[in-house]
Amino acid sequence: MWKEENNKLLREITFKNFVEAFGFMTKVAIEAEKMDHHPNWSNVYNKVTIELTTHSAGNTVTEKDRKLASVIDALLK
Ligand SMILES: C[C@H](O)[C@H](O)[C@H]1CNC2=NC(N)=NC(=O)C2=N1
Repeated sequence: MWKEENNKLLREITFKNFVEAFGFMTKVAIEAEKMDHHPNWSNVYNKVTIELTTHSAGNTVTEKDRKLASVIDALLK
C-alpha cells in the first residue's frame, strides 16, 4: 500500500520475477504518458519502488499523484 512521506507517495511492489516487474512497469509507463504525469521509480530484479511527487508543484504530493497511484493500483488487480 501507499505511504505518504517526505512529500511523496511511496509504494514497493514485489513480483515473481524480472519479466513480471518489467511488464508492470511497461503498463504503468503507457498510462503515465497518457496522463502526462510520470513516476520516479527504480527496479531491482523483481522489485519496483515507486515515488510519486509533482515536480511542477515544487515536489509536493498533488491530485495528479493520487490519481496516478489509483491507476497503478488498478493495474495490479
Ligand atoms: C511538460 C510536461 O507536461 C511536464 O514536464 C510534466 C511531465 N510529467 C510530470 N510528472 C511529474 N511527476 N511531475 C510533473 O510536474 C510533471 N510534469
